[in-house]
Amino acid sequence: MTNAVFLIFGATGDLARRKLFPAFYSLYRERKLGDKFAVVGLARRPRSNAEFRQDVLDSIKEFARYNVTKDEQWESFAEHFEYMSLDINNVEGFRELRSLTDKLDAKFEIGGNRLSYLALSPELFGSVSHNLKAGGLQETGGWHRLVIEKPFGYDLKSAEKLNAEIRQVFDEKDIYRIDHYLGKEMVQNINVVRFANAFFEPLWNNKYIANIQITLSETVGVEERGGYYDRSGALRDMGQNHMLQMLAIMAMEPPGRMHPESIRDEKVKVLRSLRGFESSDEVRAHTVRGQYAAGTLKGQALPGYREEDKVNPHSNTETYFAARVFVDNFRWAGVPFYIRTGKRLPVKTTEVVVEFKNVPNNVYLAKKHKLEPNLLVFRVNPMEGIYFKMNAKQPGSEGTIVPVAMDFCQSCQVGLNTPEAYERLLHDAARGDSTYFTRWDEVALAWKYVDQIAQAWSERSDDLQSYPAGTWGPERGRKLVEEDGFRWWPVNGQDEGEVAWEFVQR
Ligand SMILES: NC(=O)C1=CN([C@@H]2O[C@H](COP(=O)(O)OP(=O)(O)OC[C@H]3O[C@@H](n4cnc5c(N)ncnc54)[C@H](OP(=O)(O)O)[C@@H]3O)[C@@H](O)[C@H]2O)C=CC1
Ligand SMILES: O=C1O[C@H](COP(=O)(O)O)[C@@H](O)[C@H](O)[C@H]1O
Repeated sequence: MTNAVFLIFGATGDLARRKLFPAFYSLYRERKLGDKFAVVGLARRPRSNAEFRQDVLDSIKEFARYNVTKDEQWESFAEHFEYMSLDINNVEGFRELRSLTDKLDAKFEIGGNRLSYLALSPELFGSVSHNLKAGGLQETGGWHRLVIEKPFGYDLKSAEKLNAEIRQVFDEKDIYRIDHYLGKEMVQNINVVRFANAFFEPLWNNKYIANIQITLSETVGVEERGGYYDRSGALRDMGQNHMLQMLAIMAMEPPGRMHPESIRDEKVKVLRSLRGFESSDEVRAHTVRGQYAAGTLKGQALPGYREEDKVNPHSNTETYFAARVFVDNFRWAGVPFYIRTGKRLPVKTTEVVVEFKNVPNNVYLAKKHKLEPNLLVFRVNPMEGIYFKMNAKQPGSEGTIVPVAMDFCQSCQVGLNTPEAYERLLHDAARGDSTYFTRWDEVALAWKYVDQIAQAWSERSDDLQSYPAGTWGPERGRKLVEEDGFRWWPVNGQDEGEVAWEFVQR
């Protein structure tokens, strides 16, 4: 049931404009919202309802999957949207909000359900929860859910404090912590591929898998978020959440059933099994950090990180990080998981590569064939799909062995208009399905792991390496994998070196 008054705190901000309003519109167009809903936009700056609806229309025109025109359908959608100017620190405003929501509840026959979406800076999360209660907004009958954006804290200590504040008002079951990577189609597909196919699960362990590589590369710099990013860095911005979540999904045991708590329990077990570090030197041996300098990307000259707006010109914040991670359990003992992410890298892509151990090469040894390892690749973004790389005879040759790809390209299917991550997550929260949201124990364990790295890095910064914008990060990122006798496999058809994979390029 999606009947609810949606309270969008931060309705004049970037996230609301780029992601949330377009998501509402797509859900409406696909009849997933029904008609018993209202959206109240909340922020300090003044806006009439008409101005707010115009903002919503503009954002949909710019960012939504569906085209919109000012027609009857738009009018019936727009009448569900109202705006109220509110300062989060002013409890009086919340009392007025209670009256407004009661009125909308009666108008659209909602039945008391409330979903508060905090598209705000995290410092304000505690005040909103407190004032929702103080303003009487938690006493309307129906359910009351809280959707919170990342970052969930800056480290374990601040995350605990934040959690304690919101838990004074909301039960854990009603808190939906967003990690938008969990809303991505292909991330959700990893479990299906693993648990709904006979041929992967038997091989999914240290007997057959040599290593797993997770790459989240971006071409963008910090854009207008320099103030936030300079305090955060790649480790906290992407590592603590998206990367460890993807690792957990790749490594988890099959859940008893596809129930939110069963899935989260399995992810928690993985996060609990992450091998910690004995010393700062050990952290440095298993991690790499870098910061982009001026460079060129697709022919465009780009400034270095320290020249970006709102960034400290002497900043030591990392814009790239890579790590060798071990999951110390029976299934994964000895298998390295290599994770890397960075801004101003040559391509925008999210991919997971599973490299299998080679078969014994006695059969083809005499012919001096070097067998390439089998790879299973999940393409999350921008292309969506899966491909499997295997060895086969080159047609017409005298038994020459070449790697070939079996390629399932989901995003190439004509007419497929896959929902955006925020759309799916908003719909899930409204339906009360928390499967693809992070539970507190997952968040806490991820911080515990990341804090060890951050602590070691804070002691000195001589290992922070610079890399030109438009390259694959610092040299040591490559070495991290080569030290173990492996290499980063090309992502999105792009390689770091001279080897190009024509057969995976479309
Ligand atoms: N933008 C993005 O792509 C992403 C953002 N996020 C997260 O989402 C959250 C929001 O980000 P973003 O939209 O970019 O931030 P913005 O700075 O663009 O927006 C912040 C919003 O908060 C409102 N606000 C600030 N202070 C108050 C206050 N005291 N009372 C009421 N409203 C207030 C602002 O409106 P006003 O000034 O009118 O009060 C504005 O609407 C952050 O936690 C961010 O980390 C996460 C992933 C991606
Ligand atoms: O959470 C974040 O994610 C984006 C990248 O998201 P994607 O869906 O475009 O891959 C990143 O740019 C941002 O820094 C980070 O906060």
